[in-house]
Order: sequence, then C-alpha cells, then structure tokens
Amino acid sequence: MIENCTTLYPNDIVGRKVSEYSDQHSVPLPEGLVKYHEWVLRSQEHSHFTISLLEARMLSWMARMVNAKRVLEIGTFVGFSVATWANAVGKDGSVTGLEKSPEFAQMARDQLSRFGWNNAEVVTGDALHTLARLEPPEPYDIIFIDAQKSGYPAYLKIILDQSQPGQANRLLRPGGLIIGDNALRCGLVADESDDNPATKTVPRHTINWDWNNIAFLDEFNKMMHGHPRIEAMLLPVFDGLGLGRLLD
Ligand SMILES: C[S@@+](CC[C@H](N)C(=O)[O-])C[C@H]1O[C@@H](n2cnc3c(N)ncnc32)[C@H](O)[C@@H]1O
Repeated sequence: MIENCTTLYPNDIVGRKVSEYSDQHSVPLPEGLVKYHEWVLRSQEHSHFTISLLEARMLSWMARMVNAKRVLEIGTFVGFSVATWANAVGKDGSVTGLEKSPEFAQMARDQLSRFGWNNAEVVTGDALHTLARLEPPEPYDIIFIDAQKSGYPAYLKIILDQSQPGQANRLLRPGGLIIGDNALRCGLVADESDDNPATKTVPRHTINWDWNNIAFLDEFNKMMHGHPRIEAMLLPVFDGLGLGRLLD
C-alpha cells in the first residue's frame, strides 16, 4: 500500500529551499512589516522567538479569510506578530497583545508606534491573570496563543470558560479561531525518542526550556481535538500550528 503523504522536507537543505520558495510565492507583506522583522532579527538576542515572514504571510491570509477585525495575542515579545495582525485586520480593526515582560512590552509599543501600527495595544502582565480579566466590548475573531508552553492548556480553558453562548463580554465569537503556535515543538510532541535529533538540540537553542513543556503541549492538542465545542486541525507546518474553530 502506498500512502498519499508527501515528504516535503527530506532534509534540512530541501526544507530551507521549500520554505524560501513558498515565501516567494505567498501573499506579499508591506515593506513596513518586512523592515520590522529585519529590526527584530538585527536587534534582539532572542530573535528566534518571533514568527517567520512565511508564518506572517499565512496568519495574514487566514485573518483575511475569516474577515477578522479583532485579534487577541497571548505572548507578544517585541511586537512583530501583533504588527502582522494589525496589518491584516486593517485600520478599522484592532489588536491586543498580552506580554509578561515589561521591557518587551515597552519595546513592542515603541516599535508599533515607530512603524505606524496605531490600531494595536500591548497589555503588560502575566497573561494567566490579564487574559481572565479582559472584558472586550466585542468578542475577538482570532486568539493567537504564543506565550509560555506550560500555559497553553490553562489559556484554552480560560478562553472556553469565558466564551459561553449568550455571555456578555465573551472572549471569542462563535466561529472564531484559536491558533496555538509551536504546537508540535520540533516534532518532540509526536516523537521524543532518539530518532528525533531535537531531543539533543532543543535545550541548547531555547532559553527557559523545560521538558515538561512537551506534556503541556500534548495536553493542549488533546484538549483542542477532544473538546465538543472545538473543531480542531493540527497542521504540521512551521513548529506546528494548532487550529481550533469555536463552534458556539
Ligand atoms: C515566542 S515569544 C512570542 C513571539 C511573538 N508572538 C512574535 O511572533 O513576535 C513568547 C513571549 O511570551 C512571553 N510570555 C511568557 N510567559 C508569559 C506569560 N505568563 N504571560 C504573558 N506573556 C508571557 C515571553 O516574555 C515572550 O515574549
């Protein structure tokens, strides 16, 4: 039996070329966003925190596909992905980012203003507290989760608890999207054996890495997949993109 499953990334070299080719053949990003990304790569010690330009293209495309006008991001770093959402929702839309580090949050505010994304705000604080306290006048169309991996199940629970049918100030609208970044974490969520070279490389490349994160990501993926209110799709692209559509 031959399975219909294409191996796009047989090795690192092909994988890089496939990504570059896809980058060149996907929705264009405005010059301001490309320059913002260059600034992150040039100036930030932890620039690998930020999404790639290709992921920015895909998130922009998805936002437009669902006609998103309001986006919430959990884990903002220095603001590049918030700027991506701010561009995608247009000037009549709005974006809120939640960031624990006051330094990162301030850098994000400064750069968003410098690059002219005035339809975005950044709230400082631990998102486990700030998320639960949000009372949006209108629900968000998309909630993007990209903060500490150990928090993913808790964030999902708060989103579901505070997006009940008929609830005032609910967080996510019916049909809204939950997007969890890094849901497969270098493939470690699916394969933690020695077959996966990331078992050796990840701790060296990631600060504050905790192997318990894998268990939390697995729990998040299982919650998304098994929850009766969510239609889930786990995409093996980038570092794993966990997508969920809230049904009610
Ligand atoms: C992967 S980075 C986010 C990258 C960003 N979304 C981007 O693409 O540019 C994760 C961020 O989450 C923040 N973070 C970690 N724990 C957090 C928490 N409990 N609440 C809010 N932010 C948190 C970190 O300070 C870091 O800036």
